[in-house]
Amino acid sequence: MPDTNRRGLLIILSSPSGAGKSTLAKRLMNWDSTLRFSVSATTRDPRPGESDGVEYFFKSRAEFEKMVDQGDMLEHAEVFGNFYGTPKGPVEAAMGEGRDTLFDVDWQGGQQIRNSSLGKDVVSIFILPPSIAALEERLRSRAQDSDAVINGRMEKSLAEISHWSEYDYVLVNDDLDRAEEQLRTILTAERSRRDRQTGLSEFVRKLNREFEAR
Ligand SMILES: Nc1nc2c(ncn2[C@@H]2O[C@H](COP(=O)(O)OP(=O)(O)O)[C@@H](O)[C@H]2O)c(=O)[nH]1
Ligand SMILES: Nc1ncnc2c1ncn2[C@@H]1O[C@H](COP(=O)(O)OP(=O)(O)O)[C@@H](O)[C@H]1O
Repeated sequence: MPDTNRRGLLIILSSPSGAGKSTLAKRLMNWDSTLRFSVSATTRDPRPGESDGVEYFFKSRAEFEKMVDQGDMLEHAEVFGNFYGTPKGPVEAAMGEGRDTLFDVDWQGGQQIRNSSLGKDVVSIFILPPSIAALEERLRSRAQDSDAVINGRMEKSLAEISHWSEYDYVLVNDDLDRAEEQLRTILTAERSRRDRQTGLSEFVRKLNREFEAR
């Protein structure tokens, strides 16, 4: 049941390409079906197995620019030579229902969402690879990008990593199960902090009334 009194959290995942954001995001969604995933718009080509509206909304440059001009994007940025952006409508709908939303965005997206009017409800998590060799191995074994694309992403990895300290939490995705467990723990703790401010104040008022009625 949507809870309109509760404020939805915006959970931002960022990392260098290949560190495991998409994999961890999928696992979190399987763990908690109430979580919404913010499907971004992008001008990059779909990878094999990706479908429009699931991983991304695949747009031409003209379509993307139109969305930006119409004010339909919560944030947008150029990453690896393509444009990526977060459509505003679904995020506002989720927030209106008090639902928590997961974002897979780069550091520029993280900064823009943090600085938006929704910033007070942001929980941001930066995911590091256990080593640069492992990062490269993951990008290559994912086998979805050309060597040129992989090399370009590797070259940008240190620049992305340099933003780690802007995030609330930083975790190393070495063992996948452990990283997922850490994410669940963060989400559970942040939800109880949020609920402390909203749902629980009503509960404490009830305890007060009970106390006075003794
Ligand atoms: N600012 C911003 N970055 C995004 C958005 N969607 C995806 N990205 C980032 O764009 C980068 C490239 O994403 P993608 O092409 O899917 O490659 P992958 O990260 O290697 O799977 C990643 O850092 C994503 O987090 C978005 O809506 N806004
Ligand atoms: N902890 C891990 N150990 C080994 N391989 C992993 C781990 N996490 C993710 N991977 C693999 O690394 C590749 C890149 O992960 P992905 O989630 O696509 O990264 P990102 O979304 O950050 O670019 C995928 O093939 C994924 O299965």
